Amino acid sequence: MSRLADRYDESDVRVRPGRRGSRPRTKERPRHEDAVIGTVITVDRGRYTVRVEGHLVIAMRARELGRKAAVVGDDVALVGDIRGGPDRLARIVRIEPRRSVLRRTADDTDPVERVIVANADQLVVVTALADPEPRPRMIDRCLVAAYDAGLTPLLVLTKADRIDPENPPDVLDMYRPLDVPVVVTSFADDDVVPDDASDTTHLGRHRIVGVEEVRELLTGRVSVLVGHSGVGKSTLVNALVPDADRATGHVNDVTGRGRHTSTSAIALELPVDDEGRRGWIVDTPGVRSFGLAHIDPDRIVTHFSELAGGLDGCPRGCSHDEEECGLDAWVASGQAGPAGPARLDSLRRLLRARTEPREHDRPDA
Ligand SMILES: Nc1nc2c(ncn2[C@@H]2O[C@H](COP(=O)(O)OP(=O)(O)OP(=O)(O)O)[C@@H](O)[C@H]2O)c(=O)[nH]1
Ligand SMILES: [Zn+2]
Repeated sequence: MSRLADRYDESDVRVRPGRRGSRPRTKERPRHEDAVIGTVITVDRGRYTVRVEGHLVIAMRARELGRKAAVVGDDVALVGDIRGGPDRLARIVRIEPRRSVLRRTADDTDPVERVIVANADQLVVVTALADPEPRPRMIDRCLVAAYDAGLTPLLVLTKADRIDPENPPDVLDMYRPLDVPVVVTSFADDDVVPDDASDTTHLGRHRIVGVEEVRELLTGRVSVLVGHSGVGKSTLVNALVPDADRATGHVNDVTGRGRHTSTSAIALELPVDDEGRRGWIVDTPGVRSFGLAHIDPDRIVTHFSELAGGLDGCPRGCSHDEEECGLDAWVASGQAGPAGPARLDSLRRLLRARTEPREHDRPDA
């Protein structure tokens, strides 16, 4: 399990006093043997909030990092003042090897595909079943990004109470052949909180059916939550982490930079459960799409274990979406089992998501 999930030993976000003197404050040794390891919780205007042994430290990059930048979820080595607080700055001298990276797509404002979260285990795609309508292509893109990054996908379908019974969405059927775990959530019948989007003080007081199922799947993991505006992601985050606002508020106290308004991802710890199990969610405001340009189709196929055996019949460099593709014969021979044809269709739909235009997935489109 990642450091984020197993290292932190206090659920309360606070600056622990008396750090001074707990570590020799001698001049740095060349290789920073005295560095301490922490985990990046959020990034705001070049300032990194890093959790070190249960307290928060503000850090900046040391010159020797060169062009390398740490991201949320990174384990980093810190030197300097690690006591935390607005005027106390540590320096990041090293980024530890990453176990996974999730990339955001380049867009008009930023032409570079950037890593947004490191070391996550799971990608939680939050989509409303109604209001707004589900966007299957956006879900497909998320799944491809998850598979490529080595993250386990989880689909959370919200607002089941808003489904038009005359016209139910077909997303549930679409994802069944993919074996992606799905949790359906809704407001409880007895949820009495006025549903007024402008009144954010009520966020998190909603009773959401299915939230405990989601929590169970988040336990012991670092999960990145993505979803378009209005799908209910904040409502879900507030139900899972009742003091989410407080946690981001603490980050601001520590950075001394006012409200957390940056578009950076932020890692929030789930309340420790009865069995002492931990988990983290990484909320990603403003993340609309993922970098799929460099994805190797074979990497996606490896997530379809019953199809992977057919790769031997493919021509070199097969796109797996062409006439010569060996997967068709493999499936036709029955070696992929009875679900083979549906699985191959789903695989191809995902592979096409890499190259299809994304206009309709954009929130402003
Ligand atoms: N009926 C119903 N409404 C929901 C449910 N979940 C969230 N909502 C409502 O949907 C609206 C949008 O929810 P938010 O949590 O703000 O959505 P978001 O995805 O965080 O969107 P942004 O804040 O724009 O990023 C709010 O009015 C919520 O109260 C649900 O399960 N059922
Ligand atoms: Zn092929």
